[in-house]
Amino acid sequence: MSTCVELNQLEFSWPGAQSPLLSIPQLSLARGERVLLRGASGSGKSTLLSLIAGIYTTAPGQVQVLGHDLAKLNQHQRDRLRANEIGYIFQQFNLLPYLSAIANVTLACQFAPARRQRLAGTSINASATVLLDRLGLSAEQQQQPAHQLSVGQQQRVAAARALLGSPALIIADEPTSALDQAHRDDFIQLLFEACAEQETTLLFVTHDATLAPHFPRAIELQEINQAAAGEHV
Ligand SMILES: Nc1ncnc2c1ncn2[C@@H]1O[C@H](COP(=O)(O)OP(=O)(O)OP(=O)(O)O)[C@@H](O)[C@H]1O
Repeated sequence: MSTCVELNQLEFSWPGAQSPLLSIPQLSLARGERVLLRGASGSGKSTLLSLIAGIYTTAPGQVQVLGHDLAKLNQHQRDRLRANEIGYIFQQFNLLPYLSAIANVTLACQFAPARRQRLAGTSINASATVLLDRLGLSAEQQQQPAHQLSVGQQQRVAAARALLGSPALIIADEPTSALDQAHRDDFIQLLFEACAEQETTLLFVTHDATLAPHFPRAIELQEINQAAAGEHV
């Protein structure tokens, strides 16, 4: 099975901090894997996601995404890799409130030529409609401005935006924190199905330990992060 994300000897400290926040000897995520990463509030989950997405770079240590060593790419190459290969579902969704649901979704492909290419001749709009249908938004809801949608509907729009154009990796940062249990389980199921159809790797981050049984693989950040135990790589 090929590798989607590989971390080696990763170490990260915020400027001015007394000790590293993250010190991870090794972690790899295979293509198509569904992985839950759990950790307490403030343990460094979002920081780790930003390192994997190439928003921050790390030294020493190595973060590879689809075989690319992020530290060896320049800013433009990292931005392009992120746009083409990483779909990010943010905790607060980050939708543009006055744009329609469908316009929020199609925006994802405007600056991502590889994602557009993977739509294989289908228009961006038609592909976004298929995904939103699949995620349970009615035709009417798809045309509504994002701010008029319920939290659960906005969450589905954010998921469709991340999935459109089949990026290799979906990073989901606490995407179910605003949902009740029934909607939460439903949402995770939909996300799994969409990822399986596209052979997408899913890295799903939460502080909620009760979600672990849903996932084939669950990782506790404090077990892979030696900085949490006061050790260094
Ligand atoms: N831009 C920043 N500059 C300095 N320190 C930061 C910055 N962002 C986060 N931190 C610190 O890094 C630590 C980890 O933060 P992070 O957001 O990665 O944790 P988290 O596990 O995602 O938390 P939560 O579950 O509450 O979202 C915290 O102590 C935080 O104060």
